[in-house]
Amino acid sequence: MIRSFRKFFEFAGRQSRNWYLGLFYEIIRCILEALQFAALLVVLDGLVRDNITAQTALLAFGIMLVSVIGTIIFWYLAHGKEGEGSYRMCEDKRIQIGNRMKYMPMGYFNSHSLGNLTSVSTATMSDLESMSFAIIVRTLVGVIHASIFSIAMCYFSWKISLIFLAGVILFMVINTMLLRCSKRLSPKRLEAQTEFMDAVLEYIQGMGVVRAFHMAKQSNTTLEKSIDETQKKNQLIERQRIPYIAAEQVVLRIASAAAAFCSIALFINGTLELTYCLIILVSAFMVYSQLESAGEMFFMLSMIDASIDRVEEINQSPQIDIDGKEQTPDRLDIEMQDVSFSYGDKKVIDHVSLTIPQGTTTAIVGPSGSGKTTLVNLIARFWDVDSGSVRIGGIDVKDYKLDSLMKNISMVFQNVYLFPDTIENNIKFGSPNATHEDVVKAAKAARCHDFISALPEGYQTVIGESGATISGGEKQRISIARAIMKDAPIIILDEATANVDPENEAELQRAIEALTRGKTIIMIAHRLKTVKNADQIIVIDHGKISQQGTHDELIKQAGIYADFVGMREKAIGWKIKANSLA
Ligand SMILES: Nc1ncnc2c1ncn2[C@@H]1O[C@H](COP(=O)(O)OP(=O)(O)OP(=O)(O)O)[C@@H](O)[C@H]1O
Repeated sequence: MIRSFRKFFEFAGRQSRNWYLGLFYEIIRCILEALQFAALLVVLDGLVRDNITAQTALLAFGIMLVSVIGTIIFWYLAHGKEGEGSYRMCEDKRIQIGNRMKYMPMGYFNSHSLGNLTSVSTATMSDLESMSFAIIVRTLVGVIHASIFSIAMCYFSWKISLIFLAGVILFMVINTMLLRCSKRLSPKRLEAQTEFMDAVLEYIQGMGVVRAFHMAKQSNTTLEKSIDETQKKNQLIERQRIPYIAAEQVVLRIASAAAAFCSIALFINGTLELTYCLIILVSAFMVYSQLESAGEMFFMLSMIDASIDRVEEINQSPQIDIDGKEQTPDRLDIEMQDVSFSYGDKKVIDHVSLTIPQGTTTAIVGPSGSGKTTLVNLIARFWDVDSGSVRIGGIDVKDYKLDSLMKNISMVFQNVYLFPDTIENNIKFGSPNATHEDVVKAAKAARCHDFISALPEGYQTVIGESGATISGGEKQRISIARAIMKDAPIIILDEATANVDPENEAELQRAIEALTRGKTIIMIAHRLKTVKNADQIIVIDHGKISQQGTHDELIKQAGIYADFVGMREKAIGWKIKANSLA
């Protein structure tokens, strides 16, 4: 238990100050509450000795008043500090997790479920936010309160004091057993929470496919199974803890009854004054009041413990930006030397070497799954190479600070993600200091100004989740405007013309031209025209460079490139035919 408390205060970091203060106020509150017994003692003593006066009554009333007002004030102060400590701690931790995620290697997201990250930063943090302090303080206060009371009983009778202390000790023994049991179960409960979160995310993300294939019933089953699993684990935990809690209650009640009985016996045999006997009788069932209410919470300590482990696991995850420095190379030529890379055991890039001189256009072509996206992602250090090196301006990408590397690179993906924020904020995402005029200029260059202006809220239109309220081609152009705004010297482009209608395609091409003018371009290319005009073409097959050169050089060789050109020309032929038919 002490280990859990220490762990918790360490986890709270700079907020632990608020918590220590809150705990201090709670202890004062308990002492002030105990003053009610002093008032009772004064009254009972007066009654027993039959000399109760207005002065005695006034004294008892005064003590009671101080006790009640003091209790309320310190309750208020303690809760203020609890709230401040909890919410600020979780704010700090959430920011820490967010910052940590920015610098995690992408492999982390491959090996850890999205549900885990989501449930840690939402459900787990909410649990910590809402109950951690209450549980820690209540349990500590419960133990301190009962111990102080038990020891204070020495004033009346050491034998009674020993009975009360025995109750506290027995309670703690049962509680240690309960903690041991819940320590086994808490991680399981959190696991169930993660699985549930995964199932919900999967359910929402796959909704379109589910509907398209009339599989609503079948897809429901995964979610329902997960809900059922969570419910079962929660029930199991409840079932396991109830006997312990019942045993705790029994122990405390027996100790209280024993103390009451013993005080009567001591009074009868003349070793305890009547006043003391009465005060023990009155207080026998109040000594453990705080401990009893804390009893239910002790069990939750292991939940907090397990929740802290989960948050710390993310906060201890490897960081990609450990040795990087701010770098400003004179030139920005890109070089890959003998690069190999695997996703787990699966080798995807196999001893690739290439050079991309500054200011040139390189088209990367190859069959689906050959490793094109992975190759360009290695340049932007989304992943670290297993062997070999990637250099920009002669400096290994690992020697750049991540921010300093990404300052030089803009990426336009096929699957565009727009934040659920205004269009303006989405465009200036990488350049927060840009003015509205800068945003409009970039939007005009990316050919999206007209459709943005036609929206009722214009640039202030808030994009629906994942950009759902605008078309795919429009999303693409907004992402190009974002890249134009960033104005990085290297552009990595996953050419996304395949699934865009012809009208949008022409606009998109103009946007891409505006973005790439005068830059170093690495393009996963699908359009024959772009590929033909590239300064060099790299053909990737099974993670290796199978061909490399200009269009004129490669077209003469038999191989993937000639097949690619043949296929594209045929596709254009089909288009012309279709047009002429129309
Ligand atoms: N995050 C990942 N984790 C594990 N394997 C991956 C991951 N991303 C890609 N792969 C695998 O690596 C291989 C190369 O994928 P990559 O996306 O680089 O190919 P590609 O040539 O760009 O394909 P496409 O043209 O279809 O987009 C594929 O077999 C793919 O399944």
